[in-house]
Amino acid sequence: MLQPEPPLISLERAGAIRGGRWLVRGVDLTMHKGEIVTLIGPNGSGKSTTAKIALGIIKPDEGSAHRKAGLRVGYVPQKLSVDWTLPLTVARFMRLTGGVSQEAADQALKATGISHLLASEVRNLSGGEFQRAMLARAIARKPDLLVLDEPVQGVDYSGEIALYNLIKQIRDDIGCGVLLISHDLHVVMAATDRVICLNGHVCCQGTPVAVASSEEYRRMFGDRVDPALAVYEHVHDHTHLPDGTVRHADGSITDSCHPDDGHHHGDHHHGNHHPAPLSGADAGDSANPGEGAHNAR
Ligand SMILES: Nc1ncnc2c1ncn2[C@@H]1O[C@H](COP(=O)(O)OP(=O)(O)OP(=O)(O)O)[C@@H](O)[C@H]1O
Repeated sequence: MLQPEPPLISLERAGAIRGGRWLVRGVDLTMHKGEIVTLIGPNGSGKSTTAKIALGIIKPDEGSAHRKAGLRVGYVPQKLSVDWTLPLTVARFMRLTGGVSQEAADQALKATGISHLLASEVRNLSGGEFQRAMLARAIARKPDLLVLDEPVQGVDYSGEIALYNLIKQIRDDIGCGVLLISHDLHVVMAATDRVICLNGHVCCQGTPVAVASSEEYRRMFGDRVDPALAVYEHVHDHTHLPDGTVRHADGSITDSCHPDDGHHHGDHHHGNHHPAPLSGADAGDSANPGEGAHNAR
């Protein structure tokens, strides 16, 4: 009998604490081959920390994090510590950390559409070209899991769509899982199977809906609606108050929204997966989780 494939990564109630402060807490995240998961949340909400826990760069201080044995990872961090004043061609950049054959590098550059930039200086690349070079370097290792921390930073709207299409194409070609981090709280890559909204914990999670099916966003995007983009509509059952406390659906107020505080029903994701209209009382929370109702603490 065929055994089911083990997940690529599996976090259970994972959390990390530094200097007495929980950077992120109670995160459950399981990813399989071919799946695309997008982490969203305001600045400082623990997206990068969660990705680092998943990658094994940060050891969880509570809960657990497991990776499939022999997992090959392609990681594109949010920031690179490279001295960009030094000359560095794309060709050299591809082979900086070793372990990548010339053939694999050439293939990756071709797949990302930047073969013609082989001799260019990395510091002279445009935002979109640079992100492609980062992607090329990550996929040259034929990863099982691609972790992309803000892959569309410094890229304009059409470049963003092109990059999302490219990431989907890479997933289709290699069959890898993709963990994507975005600070855009609403508009996500349409091919995303699951969106997880963090705010120091998993605030809500679910699937994105096509931009075209959301009146609100159609009005906002007008002609610019592209099938590569989708909308994630937040449904939170608790509110972060300005003083850092949390008001729960039952009206009670506690210091945190950690799952063990007894105010969450069922599993601790305390959001449902159904899209909600962006109107009424929910709209403030949904429209800008970075403020008021959804303050990062
Ligand atoms: N090693 C560390 N020691 C102490 N605090 C840290 C450490 N790493 C991250 N933090 C803090 O943890 C919080 C979460 O950081 P993280 O980078 O995970 O957030 P993020 O959601 O990815 O943010 P952004 O969108 O701004 O990149 C932040 O307040 C950050 O300052």
